Amino acid sequence: MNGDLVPTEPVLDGELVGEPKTLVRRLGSGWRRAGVVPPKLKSSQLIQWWLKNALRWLVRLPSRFVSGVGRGVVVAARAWRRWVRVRDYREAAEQSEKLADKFVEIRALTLFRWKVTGAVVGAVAAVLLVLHVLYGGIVLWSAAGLVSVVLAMVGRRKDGSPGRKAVLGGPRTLAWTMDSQLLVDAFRDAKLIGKDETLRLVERAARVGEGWAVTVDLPATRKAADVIKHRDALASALAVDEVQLIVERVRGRGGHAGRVALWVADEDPYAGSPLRTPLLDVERWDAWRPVPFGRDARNRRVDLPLVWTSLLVGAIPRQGKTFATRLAATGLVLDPYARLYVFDGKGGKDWEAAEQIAYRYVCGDELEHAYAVRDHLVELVAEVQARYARMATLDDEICPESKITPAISRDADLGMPITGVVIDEVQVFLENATHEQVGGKKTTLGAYIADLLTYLVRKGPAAGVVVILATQRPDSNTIPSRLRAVLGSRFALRVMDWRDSNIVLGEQMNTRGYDASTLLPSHKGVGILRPDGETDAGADMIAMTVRTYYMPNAEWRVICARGRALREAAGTLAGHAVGDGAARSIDSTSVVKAIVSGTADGWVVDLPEPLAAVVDYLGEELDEREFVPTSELVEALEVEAVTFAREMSELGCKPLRQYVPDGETSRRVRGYLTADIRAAVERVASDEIGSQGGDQA
Ligand SMILES: Nc1ncnc2c1ncn2[C@@H]1O[C@H](COP(=O)(O)OP(=O)(O)OP(=O)(O)O)[C@@H](O)[C@H]1O
Repeated sequence: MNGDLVPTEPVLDGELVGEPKTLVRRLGSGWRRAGVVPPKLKSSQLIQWWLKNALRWLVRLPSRFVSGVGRGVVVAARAWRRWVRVRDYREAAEQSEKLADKFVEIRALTLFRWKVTGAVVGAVAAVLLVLHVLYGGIVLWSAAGLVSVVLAMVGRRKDGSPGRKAVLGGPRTLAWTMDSQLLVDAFRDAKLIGKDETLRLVERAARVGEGWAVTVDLPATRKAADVIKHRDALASALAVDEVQLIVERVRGRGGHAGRVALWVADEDPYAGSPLRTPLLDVERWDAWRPVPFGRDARNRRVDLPLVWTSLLVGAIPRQGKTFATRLAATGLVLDPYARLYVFDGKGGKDWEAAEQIAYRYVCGDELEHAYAVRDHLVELVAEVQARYARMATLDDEICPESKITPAISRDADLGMPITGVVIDEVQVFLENATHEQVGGKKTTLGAYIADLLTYLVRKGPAAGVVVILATQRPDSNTIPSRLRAVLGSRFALRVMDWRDSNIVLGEQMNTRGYDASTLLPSHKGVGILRPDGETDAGADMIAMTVRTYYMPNAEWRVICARGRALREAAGTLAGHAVGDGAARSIDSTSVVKAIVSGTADGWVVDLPEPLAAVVDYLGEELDEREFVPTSELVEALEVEAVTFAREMSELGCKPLRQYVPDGETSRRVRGYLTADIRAAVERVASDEIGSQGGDQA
C-alpha cells in the first residue's frame, strides 16, 4: 500500500452470443413449430418410441423373412398337392358316395395335372437356362429373390391369427358384417337353422344409425318368431350382449313370417344420457293422438295410443314406473278437453302437480283414501252408463257407432270428454281387505275397486274412458286376472322374475322372447311395451323394448301448469281443480247391478288362467256357441297346446271330439263344450264367494 502499481490480469471486452444451432436442433424445432404436424407427433418420447420400434423391426426382418419363406413353401406345397390330387372333386364324390363311379375320372384328372406340373416345371427351367446363358448369374438370383418374396408373403402370419386361418379385421362381433357365411354359422350355432340349411340375404349388412343392420330370409318352415324367442342364443353366437341385438319380424309389404331384420348396436343402446320428452316443446296436445312415449333401441320414436285402450305399468320400485305413467298422462294433461282422475296410492309428491288440473284427486294410502277412490270410481261407472244411454239417443251423423268420436269428446254440451283414470301404486287400493257389502254379496273394498276398474276397462274405452294403472307388485293376487285380462296395453319395466313379467305383459310372453326380468338395473326407464293389438301401434307387433323419455318433477310441473292454463282458457277447468272434489251423490243401484250381474260373464269372479283368457276371448259367444275347437283357442290365446289342455282339465274342462262344418263337408275336431266352460266359471265363482263368506263368518 505504498502507491506502487500492481500488475493485473488483462481485461477482455465482448458481448454474449447464443450457442450456434446444430442441424438436428434446427430440424427438431422446425418440426415442433410446424402447424401441419399433429400435436401427437411432436412428442419427442413418441418419436423415440417409433424409432426404437422401427429399429427392432429391421433387426428382426431377416429372421421373419426366412420363417415366412419356410411357411410359404409349406403352404404352396400343400396347395399344389391338393390341386394335383384333385382333392375337392374327390371329397365331393366321397360325400355323395359316388367315389367308385368317379374313380377313373379322378385318376385321369390327377394324371393330367401331374403332366401339367411337369410341363410347367420344364418350361420354367428351360426359360431360366436360356436367360442364364444370355445374361449370366443375375437371372437366377433375381428369380430366387422374386420367388422368396412371393413365398414370404404367402407364408406371412397375420397378427393374432393362430396359424394360417384367415381372420377378419376388427372385433369378432362385426366379422359377420363382412362375411355372410359367419352369419349363417351363427344361426346354425344358435340352432335356429339346421346343419344343411342356409339363409338368404335380403339386404346386405349396412350401417344404420349406431349399429349394423341386415335382413335375412329363413329357410322355408323356419319362423321369425322363433328367432325372436331365442334371441339370446343368437346374441351369444354373434358374441354381443343381448341388449345390443334387436331382432324383428318384417311385416307388411315385403314381409313374411320367415323374414327377419337384425340390428346389432355398437354399444348398449339403452345407456347414455336421458332423453328429453318432445312434449315439453308443444303448447298443447290432442289426447286422440298417440302420445310420444320414448325411443326404441334404434332410436325410432315410439308413440303410445291412449284412446280406445288402457295401460298397465308394472315394475319393481325405483325403475321408472311413476315417470312412465306420468308420460302417458301428459298426453291428457296437455289436452284442455280431457278430464283427469288422479289417484296416488303412494302419497308422495310425484302427482302433486296434477292436483291443479285434476277433476278428481286422491293422494294417500289410508282407508279414507280407498273409500274416496271407490266413490269416484262408482261415480265414473255411472257416468259411463249415462254416456252409453246418451250416445244411443244421438243421431247417426254425430255418433255413427255407439262409440265416442273426437267431435263428441270436445262438445261441452254433450259432456263426454276423454277421461283418464290414472292410479299409481294401484295395489294399495286393490289389496284393501275392509269388508264391503255390494248388492247383497260380501266382498272386500279392494275386490270391489277391482270390479269397478274391470268394468271401466271393459266398457270405458268406447265411452272415452282411459284407465292407466301402475303397480310395483304385479303379482296375480294384487291385480286380479279378470282385470289384467282386459287391460289392453302393457308396459313392464324391470321386474323380479319371468312370472312377474308375464303377469304384466301377458301369458307366456317370456317364451316368445319378452321377459322384463332380463332388463338391467341400470336401465332406468327402459321397459317392454306390448301395445294394444286393437290399436294401429299394436297391430303390427307383439312387443318392443322402449327407453322412455325422462321427465323429472320440474318438467312435469311445467306441463301441469301449462295444462291448467289451457283449461282456464278453454273454460274446461272443473272438479277438484276448482275446489269441487267431492263425489256426486248418485243412485248406485244400476252400478251395483252392472257389477254384481257380471258374475255370469266371469269378470267379477277372479278367474284363474287360462279360463279367464278363454272367457275374455269368447265374450258373448260363451252363451251363443255350443262348442269351441281347441285349435281356435290355442291360436287366439297364443298358448302352448299341451299346457293349455292340462290347465283346462285341472279346472274341470275336458276336451272332446265333435263335428264342425268345414266348407261343404264337416270335420271331427277336439274342443270344449261352452257349457263345460260356463260350469267351470260358476264353480270358481261359488268357490270364491263361498270362501269370502267363510272368511267373514
Ligand atoms: N326415462 C328415464 N330415463 C332415465 N332415468 C329415469 C327414467 N325414468 C325414471 N328414471 C330414474 O328412475 C328413478 C325412479 O323413477 P320412479 O320414481 O318413476 O320409480 P318408481 O318405479 O315409480 O319407484 P317407486 O316404486 O319407488 O315409486 C327416477 O328418480 C329417475 O331418476
